Amino acid sequence: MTTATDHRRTVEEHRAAVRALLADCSPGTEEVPLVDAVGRVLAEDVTAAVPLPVFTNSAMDGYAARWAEVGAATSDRPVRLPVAEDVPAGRTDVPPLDPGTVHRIMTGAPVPDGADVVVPVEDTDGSTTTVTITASPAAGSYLRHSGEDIAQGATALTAGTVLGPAQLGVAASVGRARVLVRRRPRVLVLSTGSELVAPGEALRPGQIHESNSLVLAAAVDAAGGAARTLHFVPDDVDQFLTTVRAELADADLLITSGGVSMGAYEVVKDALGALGTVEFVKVAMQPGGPQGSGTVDGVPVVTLPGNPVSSFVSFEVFVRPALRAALGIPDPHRLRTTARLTRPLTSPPGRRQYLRGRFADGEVELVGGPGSHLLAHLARATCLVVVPEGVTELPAGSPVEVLLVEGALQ
Ligand SMILES: Nc1nc2c(c(=O)[nH]1)N[C@H]1C(S)=C(S)[C@@H](COP(=O)(O)OP(=O)(O)OC[C@H]3O[C@@H](n4cnc5c(N)ncnc54)[C@H](O)[C@@H]3O)O[C@H]1N2
Ligand code: MOO
Repeated sequence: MTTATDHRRTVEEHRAAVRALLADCSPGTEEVPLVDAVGRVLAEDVTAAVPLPVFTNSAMDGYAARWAEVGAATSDRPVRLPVAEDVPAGRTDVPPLDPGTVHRIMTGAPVPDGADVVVPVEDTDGSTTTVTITASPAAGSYLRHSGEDIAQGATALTAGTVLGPAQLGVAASVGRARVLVRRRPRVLVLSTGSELVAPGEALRPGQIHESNSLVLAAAVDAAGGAARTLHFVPDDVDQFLTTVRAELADADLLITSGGVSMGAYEVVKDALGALGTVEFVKVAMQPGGPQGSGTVDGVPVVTLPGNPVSSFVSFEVFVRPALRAALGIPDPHRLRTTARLTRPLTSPPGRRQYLRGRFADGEVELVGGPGSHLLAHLARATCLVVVPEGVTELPAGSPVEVLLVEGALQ
């Protein structure tokens, strides 16, 4: 019989084990249209075929001028100059600016050779024939210079970049219609438990709605994987193994939830433990004590505890960074910072505790208690509050490390 005083793996030891296990679970690369690339991980460096801005252009609607001719303009001593050309954005044949003239120009239009300032239309009478300029900005104002954002031939995006909105914008701006990305690891999410019924189904006494597979599948997809879920109501260990093996044929990773603690009906532990290729351990953390990792038929498997908050936190701490590292993301971890506690807390000795909190303005307010069944409280959190193993109490105002998981929870 194991007891609470048994040796426990540290969080770092188990994190390293899961990371090593998942190191090769990324199944290669594929080329996708940019419109389908959101959230994907780049598998190539994207070189800027054109500079950004592509050409020197105007930052304002106004008049392209020579500063030597307009720089002294005031309302008392306005400058009047003929408007030689009209340059809307998209004009491709902009003639140079002759001395003693201006071009009316729109935001984003090419600045003519010879111009070194743009006078905003607000500082003029807006004429299209002879403009009266009543103020001038500083020399060089409102010019957006070619290549000031990125030089032609430079690396615009590096392999390992996650393509969010801004990165997709960069790829599009340098002219890429398609990009090479990492294939998404196919992750089979398997929840077990005889008490679980699908959401939407009526509950009989003793039953609850199955939620972990939804949580984990969403977390897998957000981390860069492609999840497929399966809820298995175990009859016996052999049937469980047969089902798992059949489903593993097209999976790069198996994540299970539930069935790993000390009870009499722990189907995951009983079935996978008997194979000899999956190790079940206790980790010095709360929630998320009972963990397991190994392989089934050569496919990596990570077993997460069934309590809903435990399963989410375990995914965050162990699986997400390993999955993202396997995808080639240079820093696979969440952003973290230090915040002051708004109220005191206690923590069990010898366990790293991951409490739920809301972070704002350098402070963190705890959300709910430490119970690993408090899923609704988790859903209100924006961060995980990390209390080190050796700390059993902290007064209000203490600095604590927080992991900013907001994107995963909102
Ligand atoms: N004697 C001991 N009992 C327990 C220990 C222990 O060390 N000794 N550890 C506790 C801890 S910590 C955790 S965490 C759980 C882990 O148990 P399992 O992984 O075996 O999970 P289950 O028993 O199957 O379920 C736990 C709990 O979570 C609910 N659950 C499970 N799966 C889902 C799901 N897919 N959707 C929604 N809810 C789910 C389940 O109904 C239980 O309430 O063990 C403790 N016990
Ligand atoms: O670790 Mo259990 O995962 O505390 O609820």
